[in-house]
Amino acid sequence: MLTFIINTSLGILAAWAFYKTTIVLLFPENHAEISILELLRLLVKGWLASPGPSILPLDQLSYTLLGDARQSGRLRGGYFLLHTKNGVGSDEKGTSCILEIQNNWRKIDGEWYALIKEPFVTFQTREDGERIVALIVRHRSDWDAIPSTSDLVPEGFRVSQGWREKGREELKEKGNYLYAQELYWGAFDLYKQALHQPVDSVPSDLIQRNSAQAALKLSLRDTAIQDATAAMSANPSDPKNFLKLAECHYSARNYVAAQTNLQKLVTLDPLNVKGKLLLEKCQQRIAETKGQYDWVKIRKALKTRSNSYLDVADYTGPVEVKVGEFGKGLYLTKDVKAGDLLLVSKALQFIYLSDGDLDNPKRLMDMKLDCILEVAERLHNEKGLQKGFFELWSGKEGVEPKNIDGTYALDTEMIRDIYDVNCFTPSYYDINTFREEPPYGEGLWLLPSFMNHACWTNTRRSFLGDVMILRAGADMPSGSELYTPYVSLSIDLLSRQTHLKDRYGFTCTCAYCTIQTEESLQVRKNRASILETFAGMLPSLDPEYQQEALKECISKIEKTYTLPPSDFPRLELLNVYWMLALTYHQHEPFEGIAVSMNLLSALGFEFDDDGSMTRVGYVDLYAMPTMSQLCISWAALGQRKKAENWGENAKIICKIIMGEETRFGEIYEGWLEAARRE
Ligand SMILES: C[S@@+](CC[C@H](N)C(=O)[O-])C[C@H]1O[C@@H](n2cnc3c(N)ncnc32)[C@H](O)[C@@H]1O
Repeated sequence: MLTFIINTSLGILAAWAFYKTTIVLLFPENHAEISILELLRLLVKGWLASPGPSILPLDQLSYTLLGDARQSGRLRGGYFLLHTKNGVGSDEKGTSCILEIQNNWRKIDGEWYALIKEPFVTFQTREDGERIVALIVRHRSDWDAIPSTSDLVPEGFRVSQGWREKGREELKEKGNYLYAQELYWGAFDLYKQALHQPVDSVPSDLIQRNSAQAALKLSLRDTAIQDATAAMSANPSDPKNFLKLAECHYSARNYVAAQTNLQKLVTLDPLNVKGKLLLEKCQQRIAETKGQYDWVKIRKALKTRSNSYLDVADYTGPVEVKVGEFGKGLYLTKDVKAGDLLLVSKALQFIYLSDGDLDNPKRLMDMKLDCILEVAERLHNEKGLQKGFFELWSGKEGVEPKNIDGTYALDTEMIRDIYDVNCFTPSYYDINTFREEPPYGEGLWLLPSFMNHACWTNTRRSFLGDVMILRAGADMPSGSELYTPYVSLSIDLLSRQTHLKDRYGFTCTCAYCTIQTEESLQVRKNRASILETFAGMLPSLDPEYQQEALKECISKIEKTYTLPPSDFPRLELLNVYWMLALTYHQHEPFEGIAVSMNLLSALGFEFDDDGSMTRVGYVDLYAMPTMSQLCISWAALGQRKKAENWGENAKIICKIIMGEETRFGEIYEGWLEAARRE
């Protein structure tokens, strides 16, 4: 279902943009009456014009009054400055229009000043002459909410809003009141106004600190850091200023900067509890950036699978981005062993889906698009993320991301295209059922997005909440390219190739695809027909004959393979081996052990006589319960050494499949304990 949504056509996107549009219709006091039909027509017209984002620096655009715009269409070379309320904008001359900000995920509460660059302008002809009725903005960098105190707002315009008349104390108190009402933009603006007043009994650093806090609530992390830095510079003897600055840095994931400020805070105020707690968290995050994760703690922080945004730092292991055969890709910078940690990456943006959403295409589309808009919003608010994000653009049709005024033009279509090619839908492995649960969300992770695809891959990604963990799926030398599957190997060759071609524009040439493509159609058909025959007859057989049937099925299918399992893992056979092993394990443990070993051999795994793993094969989900079963069986037979070896093997596979093995470790200890008692 998700895949279908991901392949969204322009038509669907247009429908979505329309759906997301904030339509504000009648505001007689602002002279912006317009019929719904007329607005629809204008919007469609605006959509069809499909202007890209403004790419001129602001100092090359000219300040324009609404009354001076003469033509419907894109306003080239100009920008508007509007005081806006409830979707209606007025310029300094009092002329008003509907301000139509498309692709806007967040609402800005109350009244605000909007800087609108090169919007699409629409006119309506009325008896009293033609006039502007709407400004349509589609790209995040084409509009900004600016404080009323900004130098861009003409003096007379500000005065007319009456911000000058009030003193610091009154403005700050009003700001605090709005903050308590969760009207953060209004509060932020009032703090800025307060700062413009002559210094009185209210010190500047207090107001700047409040302003930083309001900016944090608005996710304006860059602004929050600027304001908190100003507060700290204004009064470096107040511990609160160091705490606020540390909180702002922590929120922007600048853990070292946060730690530096907290250390200063602790020197000034050794008993500051909040500061000490945050310092502890900072130290954990900094350890995480070195690959030291407290998985038990992280697991506990996962409230439920479907709503956790974890507070975890990224780890970049022995990997680097380089250009290779398939464009940019991720490569190893040193030798690794199967199970080694390569990356831990928190999603730039992630949206959880609930069970009901999976059957609701409209809801799915809505959430995907919310995610895209949130990406745009984050890129706008945190400029430091922009470069990494736009590096994911693969230069389609010679179009390149544009950097102007120190910020990238946030082209909605480009962001959507990048998202579409790079988003992941995680699934979560359930250690109790040994199954992977269906996707519970969708999001964007930056560094992992550089991985190219292979159906038979050498890494495995797993998820804890919105955090992706990437581990080596095999022993690999330095310089190896790391691959991740964009589509599951459990899907047949044709469907895989069609999906990859349709969605990503390439034909996979990985080892598995090459072998499958070279196999004759007759062999593939033969294998499928044997499986089908046995699957059909198995349920009707008495249990005593089922074992024989399963063995016969395995033997027949094994004969269809010419290459060894290390080159061509027998994925089709896993289910059959698993069923056969289950029939033995309880009453004939040695037979069960032999079949389980055969299953692992069919995946290309190799072991010594004591069960130590000498070669990691294809890491399929079946490997995990099979190794666990071998551990339990040997424990039950009193063979502690073998049980331990199989437990260790299972731990490695668990790490690869689940990202971490602490939960398995707890369960496994229980098995060994039980074996000791027997
Ligand atoms: C998520 S990006 C991977 C990074 C990309 N190579 C780049 O330069 O930005 C996916 C794109 O990489 C390319 N790609 C990935 N795997 C490939 C493969 N196995 N064969 C050919 N092209 C591949 C395709 O163009 C695909 O749309």
